[in-house]
Amino acid sequence: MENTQREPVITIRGLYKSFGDLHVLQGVDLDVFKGENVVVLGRSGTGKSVLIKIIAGLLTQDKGTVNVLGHEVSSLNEKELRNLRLKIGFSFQNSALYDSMTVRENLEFPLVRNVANLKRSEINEAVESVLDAVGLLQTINQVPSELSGGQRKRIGIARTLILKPEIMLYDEPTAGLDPITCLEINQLINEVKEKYQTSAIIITHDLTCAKETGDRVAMLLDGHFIKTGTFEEVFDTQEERIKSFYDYNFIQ
Ligand SMILES: Nc1ncnc2c1ncn2[C@@H]1O[C@H](COP(=O)(O)OP(=O)(O)OP(=O)(O)O)[C@@H](O)[C@H]1O
Repeated sequence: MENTQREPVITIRGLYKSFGDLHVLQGVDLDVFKGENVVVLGRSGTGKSVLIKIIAGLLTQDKGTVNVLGHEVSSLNEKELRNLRLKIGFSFQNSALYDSMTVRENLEFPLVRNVANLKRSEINEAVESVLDAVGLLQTINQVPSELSGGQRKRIGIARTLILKPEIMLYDEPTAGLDPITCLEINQLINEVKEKYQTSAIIITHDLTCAKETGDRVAMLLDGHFIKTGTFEEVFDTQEERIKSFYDYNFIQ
């Protein structure tokens, strides 16, 4: 199906963001359609995290429009923004788990905080269901310090899934993990898409992750996307900056 016929979930046009003299985003355009994983690639400091923070309403742009699930993010009031954020699962680089809480308590936390009047049995069922989805039911009574980096990453993803988000934002999902664990996380990202029918932006400089998880890949450079397409379309190029990114980043 042509993109023009598909339902957009994120539409970004002419996005600019600077911090003082540092011009980070300089005319970013991006579409994410329902049910697709879009990988945002770019070197360190190119503004990938800034971009997804603007999408989630954690930062405000200087110029341009960001429409998420039919809402112009910068024009939402606090309550509307909170409601929109419930539909966005933000998987942070550091997994952002509470060290003093068990896995069960970490997963219950967003649920109890955001959904009123849940019965204990419903909470248990929701926690067990997302843990099962990430393959870690056996860790339910452990604390984060007892888990490996890959397991913590999975629990972080489970914690975002518990609110059944429509959009997932993955910030460097494979950073700091060994190659086998990276492959498992890539697989999990694809499983999440199938099972929870999510659309996603995945920011990474891991090209294996981009190849495995991205329906489309968008290359961020000098403040805007210089090329967007399938992994093969983006890297089948003579453009020197894209070729050198590939040569320095492709591991296998
Ligand atoms: N709140 C802020 N205040 C000032 N500067 C910021 C702020 N947030 C980000 N920046 C700067 O904007 C630039 C882009 O940051 P960003 O975190 O988006 O990079 P990135 O592409 O995600 O890099 P990495 O791959 O290293 O995470 C960096 O130079 C960063 O220092």
